[in-house]
Amino acid sequence: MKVAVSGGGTGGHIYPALALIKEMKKKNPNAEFLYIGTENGLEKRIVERENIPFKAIEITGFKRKISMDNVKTVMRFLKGVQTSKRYLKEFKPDVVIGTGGYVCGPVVYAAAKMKIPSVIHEQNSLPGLTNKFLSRYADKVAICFEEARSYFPADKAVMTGNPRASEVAGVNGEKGKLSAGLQPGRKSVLVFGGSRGARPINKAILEVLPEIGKRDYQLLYVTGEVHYSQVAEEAKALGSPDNVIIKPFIHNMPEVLAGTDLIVGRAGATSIAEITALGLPSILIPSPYVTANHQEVNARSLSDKGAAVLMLEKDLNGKALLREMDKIMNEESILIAMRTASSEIGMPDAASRLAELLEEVSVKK
Ligand SMILES: CC(=O)N[C@H]1[C@@H](OP(=O)(O)OP(=O)(O)OC[C@H]2O[C@@H](n3ccc(=O)[nH]c3=O)[C@H](O)[C@@H]2O)O[C@H](CO)[C@@H](O)[C@@H]1O
Repeated sequence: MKVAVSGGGTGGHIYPALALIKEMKKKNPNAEFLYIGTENGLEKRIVERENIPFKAIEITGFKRKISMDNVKTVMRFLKGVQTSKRYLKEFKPDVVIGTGGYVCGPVVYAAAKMKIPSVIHEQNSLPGLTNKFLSRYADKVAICFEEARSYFPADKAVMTGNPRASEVAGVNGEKGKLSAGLQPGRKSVLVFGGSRGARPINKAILEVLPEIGKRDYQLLYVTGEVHYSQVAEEAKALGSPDNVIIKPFIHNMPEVLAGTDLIVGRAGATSIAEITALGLPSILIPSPYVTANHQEVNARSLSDKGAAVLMLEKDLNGKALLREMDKIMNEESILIAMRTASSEIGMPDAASRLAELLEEVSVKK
């Protein structure tokens, strides 16, 4: 089986693609993969670390306002379709999957035009522009939230969940703790603002850093690559406490998540799939800067069921965040209730569901 995969821009689109590849390789060690992404998204670096063949196309996203940039984007799209066709003609995949981000626009469109079976994977509760457009051409649309179903043709939407959920399920957390420099056997909170970090969350933590130093629990504070040096400097000036470890990015997130008792973060869909697959409690601060405020809808699907505490960015400050963290970390009954609610939402078998859908689609056409 040969599979061409495309998805990029941010980790939330890339890690599900990698988790799917891992699952398919496990089932069929002879399967071959080609990843098509952009040179400048996070995908190039992350995918190449995994030794998966990678080819790049040049593409940018649409601006919602009318502008000359959109004319350039259309030109790049058409050029991207031509380049994708060339890559697909050389690689001859049995099926193509797009996992979101604007890079998969030309790739999946080219596949459809070449009559190669194709699937798109929508991680979010509210779909992005690219996937809405592609759903007209792809054979199936894999979804992770029931809320997303109504945005796609009824005969194409299939609930699979997010394959990244399968990658974290059942992983050894103590190893993750040690790898991040955390003490084994001590409760820990992991703070991270999605794959790129979030300035408002970083700011809130810095506001209460010395206070956190007085807590029994420990904190792994992941700032995002671009924010790291600034945060590290400010933390140093505050006298960074011993129970706080600051990192720019975590590359072995499944292990680190598995060793965590509470997550504080954005409400990106892939993070949510991981958190619920592990049955972890969370405090979610949705990014208000995303299409149609989809992170808040993602977050509410957890907070409505008692699996997460929802904190809007407008209400975020260090004191309020620390109060919520303390409430959950200091009260075992709250931790247990949130864990149970979270694991009820999790879909740890998502990777095999999506892999099966790809096999079905590739055979049918
Ligand atoms: C600003 C923006 O457009 N965000 C979108 C993007 O978010 P973003 O890329 O931040 O997505 P998610 O939070 O869903 O996923 C982040 C992924 O990166 C991993 N990770 C994160 C930090 C780290 O240090 N190491 C690491 O490996 C996480 O474990 C997870 O697998 O894609 C998501 C999935 O479509 C959307 O829901 C988000 O709204």
